[in-house]
Amino acid sequence: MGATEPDPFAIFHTPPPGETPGERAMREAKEAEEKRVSDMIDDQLKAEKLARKKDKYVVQVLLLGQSESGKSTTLKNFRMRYAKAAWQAERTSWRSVIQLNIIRSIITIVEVLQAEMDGDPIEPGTPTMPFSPLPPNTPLFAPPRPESPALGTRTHSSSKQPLSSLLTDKHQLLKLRLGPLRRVETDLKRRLGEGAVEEVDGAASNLGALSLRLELDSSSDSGLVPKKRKAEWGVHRLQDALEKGSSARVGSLHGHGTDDGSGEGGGDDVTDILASCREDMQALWSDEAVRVVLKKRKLRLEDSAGFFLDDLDRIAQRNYEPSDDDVVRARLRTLGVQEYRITFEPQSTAIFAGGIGGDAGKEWLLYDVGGSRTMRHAWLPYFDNVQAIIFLAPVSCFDERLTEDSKINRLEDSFLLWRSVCGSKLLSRASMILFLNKCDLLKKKLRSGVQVKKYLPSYGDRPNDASAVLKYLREKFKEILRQQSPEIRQNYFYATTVIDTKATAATIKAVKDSILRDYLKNAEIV
Ligand SMILES: Nc1nc2c(ncn2[C@@H]2O[C@H](COP(=O)(O)OP(=O)(O)OP(=O)(O)O)[C@@H](O)[C@H]2O)c(=O)[nH]1
Ligand SMILES: [Mg+2]
Repeated sequence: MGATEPDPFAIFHTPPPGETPGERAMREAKEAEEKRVSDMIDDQLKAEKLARKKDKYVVQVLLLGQSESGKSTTLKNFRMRYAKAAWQAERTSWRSVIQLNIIRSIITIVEVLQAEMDGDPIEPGTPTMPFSPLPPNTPLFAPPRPESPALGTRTHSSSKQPLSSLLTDKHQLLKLRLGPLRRVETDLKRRLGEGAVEEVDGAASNLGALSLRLELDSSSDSGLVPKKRKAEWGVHRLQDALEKGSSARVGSLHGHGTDDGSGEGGGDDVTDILASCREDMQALWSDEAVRVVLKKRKLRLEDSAGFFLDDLDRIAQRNYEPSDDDVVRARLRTLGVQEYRITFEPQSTAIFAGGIGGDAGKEWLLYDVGGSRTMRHAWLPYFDNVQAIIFLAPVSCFDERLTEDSKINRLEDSFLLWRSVCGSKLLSRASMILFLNKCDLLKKKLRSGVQVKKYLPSYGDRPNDASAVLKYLREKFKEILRQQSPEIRQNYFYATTVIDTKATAATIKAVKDSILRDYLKNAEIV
């Protein structure tokens, strides 16, 4: 770790403008706690760093980007293609996460209906605050627009008209019948680990944001959490956590359950309950009045992380087995830093490795990190000796706020983060690979009439279509790279939709080949 390098992420801790004394006290208390945790793990990080003595033939790649940018999804694409055995072994275990994603969506709908029936006012969103300052000469953003929601979040509505008259006994009944899902949710979250929490910040309630601290093995854990708490969790590997979740039994709900994990059709209690609720869930999701209420409250579940309600017929079944695509779309928030090892087949690296030995570039370590603001300080120790950064910047989010800090525009955050990463001395020789991600959602949003220039005044009168927006953003990111790079380094830009595994396969292969080529070129120089 470059102990002498100033923290490039310090900018994320500058006090927001117009902070009240109360807000300041809360922020300082939060920061003090974070520092305490950070100090506690510092020794552990150093020990880990020594332990994972760098093998000069191991290619290290870091996935960076804000939360929900698609880092873990990109990693899944890598593993699906290049670590097939481990991927297949793990696939079934994702069932519990997908089930929890579904349950969260249903509970959210039920809560919204209840609020509508009770005549609750629509949450007013966060107060209008100026964005955190962008560096000079980058006047990209308009002031935040209160009506711009993060996907899948509740925000303002111009209409205050209650729609409760649309909601009838049928909805009350559905709500009652779906009641058991709450218990299932609690149980699943408990079994998946103490870290399975939703992140909510004011109006930015992230509906699909399940959070689980994944410790793949003791040597890869960055240790954001005090050791004594880790013992409480008892979760040491992703596989363990997922398996615990998928054998979840909800004992008190059904008298017929046994403890051996086998239920009707080879399922478990969670699977049974979900299957028995299938028709009610479908009735709820397809109900016209429900759609009207969701629209009124600007809740775009179908664009949110971990959305599976259109697949209930297939998924809420006793014999459900997740497909590759299901696993890729499943949402499980990453906390800390996860390490994945991929060993490439000799033939896939040999064409490049001719000059310096057949094994060069065969072993890769991919690091997936938690992207929320509070987790970024854990990244720095992993910057050392990194061959390439794959940076995920979601391009559909120009009108959205961060979940963890609803004052901050997501695209602005991506630019700031990219700037910090590009300017890091430790990464000065790393290849920079940028994924302009979530192109599908960008196209959808633009088709629905959202105007980019309202959020980015500097966009001007360019066409409001995806290719023009991508070209514009690509230039902005390139410009930052040029300004911030201490030395000229390799860089590659891709427009991606990483949940589209077919399209992403070609990108992943191109990325793999270019990382390897650059790595071997550097190795020859050394
Ligand atoms: N529609 C769409 N959804 C995407 C795309 N990329 C990722 N997602 C979804 O967005 C959600 C968040 O993706 P993740 O890969 O978990 O995000 P992350 O960057 O790892 O987030 P953290 O772990 O919180 O840092 C998941 O439900 C993905 O399926 C995309 O290109 N299009
Ligand atoms: Mg992740």
